[in-house]
Amino acid sequence: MPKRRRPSSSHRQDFLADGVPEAHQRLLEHVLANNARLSKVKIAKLPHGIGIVASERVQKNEEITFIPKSLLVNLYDIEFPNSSPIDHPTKVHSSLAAYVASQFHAPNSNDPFISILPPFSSFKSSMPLFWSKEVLTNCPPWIHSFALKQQEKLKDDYEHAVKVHRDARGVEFSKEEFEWAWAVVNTRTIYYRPKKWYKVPAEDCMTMCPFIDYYNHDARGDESCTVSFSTDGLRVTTQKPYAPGEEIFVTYGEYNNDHLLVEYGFALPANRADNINIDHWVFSKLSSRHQEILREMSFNGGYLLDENEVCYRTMMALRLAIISDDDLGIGKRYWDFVKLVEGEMEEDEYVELYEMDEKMVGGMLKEVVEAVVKYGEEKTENLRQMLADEEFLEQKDSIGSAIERWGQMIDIIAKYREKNK
Ligand SMILES: C[S@@+](CC[C@H](N)C(=O)[O-])C[C@H]1O[C@@H](n2cnc3c(N)ncnc32)[C@H](O)[C@@H]1O
Repeated sequence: MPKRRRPSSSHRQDFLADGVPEAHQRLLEHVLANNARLSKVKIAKLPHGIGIVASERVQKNEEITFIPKSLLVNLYDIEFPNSSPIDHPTKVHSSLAAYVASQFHAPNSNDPFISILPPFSSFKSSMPLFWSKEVLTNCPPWIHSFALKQQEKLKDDYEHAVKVHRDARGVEFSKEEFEWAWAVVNTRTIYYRPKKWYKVPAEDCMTMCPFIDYYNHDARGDESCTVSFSTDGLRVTTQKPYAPGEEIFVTYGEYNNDHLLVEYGFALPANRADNINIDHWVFSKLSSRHQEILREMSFNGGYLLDENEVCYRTMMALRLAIISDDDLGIGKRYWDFVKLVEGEMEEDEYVELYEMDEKMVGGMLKEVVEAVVKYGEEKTENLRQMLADEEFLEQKDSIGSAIERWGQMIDIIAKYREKNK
């Protein structure tokens, strides 16, 4: 492919809105000099950070960004000692983080991609995995337990990176640099699986992609731009027209706000994919035997409530919950429940047969919903008190985010109750 001419400096300015720091200009020059195609877009400073806006009118189905393969950083760009990454799938998140962290210590380190990355302080305040124990214990339980899992993964990834990249290959980075880089990789990588990667496990198909990682998320998947990949690189295409100055979003996935908060450190004020995980409260209605049976049936956990309804999994868990431990494994009712799980009985038929039981399930569901609100109000009050306490002054952003999330959850429940009176 012929080399693209280096753009003139006025041309480069076309891709930067006013007020965007100088470091972003260097990144822009770097990608344009390396055959990226940018069309009708600008990097802009927005209330929620850096993002991309339309620089002129954009039509539906237009390619607005193309980043060639040579600019991507993934599995194939990180050296793995003594092995091919495909034959020995390795911890790509850990290795990418080691790669990013080590850039500080690389000779002539002045990587334009690294210089535009957010500072560690912004991840520390926005991502629950870096929040204090006091804040986490007052968060919604799903967020708390997910953040603990992430802390474990980060610890494992750090140990792996030290062994493989620092000790074996002499790559330099400190623990704090690694933690920052791990958060960078977590929030800025894109799923990339061109055809020839068919042997690579899905969780290893992550790529860093300069410029495309400027696009912010919107939950409206049918309106946000599509990001498609090929062996040549990654491409962003519009699905609707844009007016000049309008922010252009992609979608990171159909995620609720809990997921956005733990994985990306933000929640959307109006997220049409939002719902609440109510595992903590449903589990309190289940004996250990119930949970064991639900585990065997792959119905253990993942109980969700949105403003319209509770999910089928929740209904199944509560239907089992009203069968006492003594009746589990015996009697027609238990075996009809099994038939329902296995799809051998229609839900309507089950509901008709066990009308009284269904009333009990409804009552139990009401208790669950009440318990969520009560718990949420108590935790919110604790967080408010922390906010007023000088000791937690430095944590006011994380406390504020936790309060906000409880507020959104309690709102969802209010709407759910209104619709299910
Ligand atoms: C891939 S980066 C997008 C660019 C980023 N805004 C920046 O300043 O470099 C993802 C991060 O952007 C932020 N972000 C993305 N979409 C957002 C949104 N709709 N509202 C608020 N923050 C968002 C979150 O901090 C997220 O971790």
